[in-house]
Amino acid sequence: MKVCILGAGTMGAGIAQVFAQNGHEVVLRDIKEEFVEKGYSFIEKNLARMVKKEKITEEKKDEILGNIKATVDLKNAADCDLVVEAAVENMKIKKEIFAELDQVCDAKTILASNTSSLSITEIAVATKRPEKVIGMHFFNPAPVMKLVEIIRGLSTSDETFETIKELTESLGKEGVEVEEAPGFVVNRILVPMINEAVGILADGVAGAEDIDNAMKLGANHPIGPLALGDLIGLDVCLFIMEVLHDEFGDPKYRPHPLLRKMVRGNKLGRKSGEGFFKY
Ligand SMILES: CC(=O)CC(=O)SCCNC(=O)CCNC(=O)[C@H](O)C(C)(C)COP(=O)(O)OP(=O)(O)OC[C@H]1O[C@@H](n2cnc3c(N)ncnc32)[C@H](O)[C@@H]1OP(=O)(O)O
Ligand SMILES: NC(=O)C1=CN([C@@H]2O[C@H](COP(=O)(O)OP(=O)(O)OC[C@H]3O[C@@H](n4cnc5c(N)ncnc54)[C@H](O)[C@@H]3O)[C@@H](O)[C@H]2O)C=CC1
Repeated sequence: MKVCILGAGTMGAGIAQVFAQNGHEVVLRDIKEEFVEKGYSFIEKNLARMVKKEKITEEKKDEILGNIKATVDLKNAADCDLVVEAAVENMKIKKEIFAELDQVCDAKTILASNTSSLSITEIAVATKRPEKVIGMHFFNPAPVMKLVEIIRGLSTSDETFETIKELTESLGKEGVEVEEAPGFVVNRILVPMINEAVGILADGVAGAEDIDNAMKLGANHPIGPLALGDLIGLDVCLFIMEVLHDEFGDPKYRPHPLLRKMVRGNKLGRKSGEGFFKY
């Protein structure tokens, strides 16, 4: 299959790696050369670590990298069977991207979004092929996490759904079928938990390390909520809280002012080198 991944950031690079490792031809596209290069070198580093751990050979690494074409030119998406959009979590931008994809791509192309929280139905109406638009929500880090939430919009066809479900399984992932709802399943639980941890920190109940240790040792989480916020990206966490808050209109989803402050100060977590912890 030929797959285009739009956005070479935290998720786009990981998703591109997953497809390339499974033998698919991948076009990795971002809006600037420097972003494309950053995403590609992230994949190179991941694969080099796998070689060091003797999980794959040097030849396999080269073969996987050979499956990836990194580009800024959207025309490379034209003959793809599938596009997975992993650009910023913003409805206006996603609609612009999908409208453009609808013009550029072949009629056969399925257009999927890796959105964390937004309406697939609304994204789909930016195209003339809403039956071929679907949510394919990977989890971070994409090469490691087993789950993909597969989200139907109002007009997503059964054929599109079945194609994506089979593809998900062929990638070694497990797909769960999710009806469209803000934040779907995982993020409606996980991101308010992170927001609550930010509130606990702001209230001075405990320090960042103690909050994280408490949840690791007391709830058996692999990493604490603040480190998880840093892994996801605090800007992404804020976008998701804003969607939950706006869509449900329930004050329990209010983004904590400290979360906003961190994003305003460009302390976004791992991707900016500092969030609640330093990297
Ligand atoms: C916001 C959204 O829309 C949805 C989301 O994604 S929410 C976030 C969901 N993700 C989580 O909850 C992650 C929680 N954290 C974890 O599961 C673990 O901390 C972790 C898997 C990320 C790292 O595991 P760890 O044991 O702490 O560290 P580490 O030993 O370095 O890594 C474990 C494995 O993952 C691999 N790994 C870690 N980070 C990786 C990355 N970014 N890319 C690829 N592989 C990675 C490591 O190479 C290692 O592989 P092996 O076991 O094969 O050697
Ligand atoms: N960070 C996470 O843990 C997860 C994020 N997501 C979702 O995945 C999407 C991407 O998130 P991240 O990778 O974290 O963001 P990021 O900020 O790391 O990367 C986004 C990338 O998209 C690029 N981009 C912006 N407009 C574009 C366009 N028109 N075409 C191509 N690329 C474009 C940006 O230049 C940037 O490199 C968001 O919708 C987010 O909600 C989903 C699962 C987990």
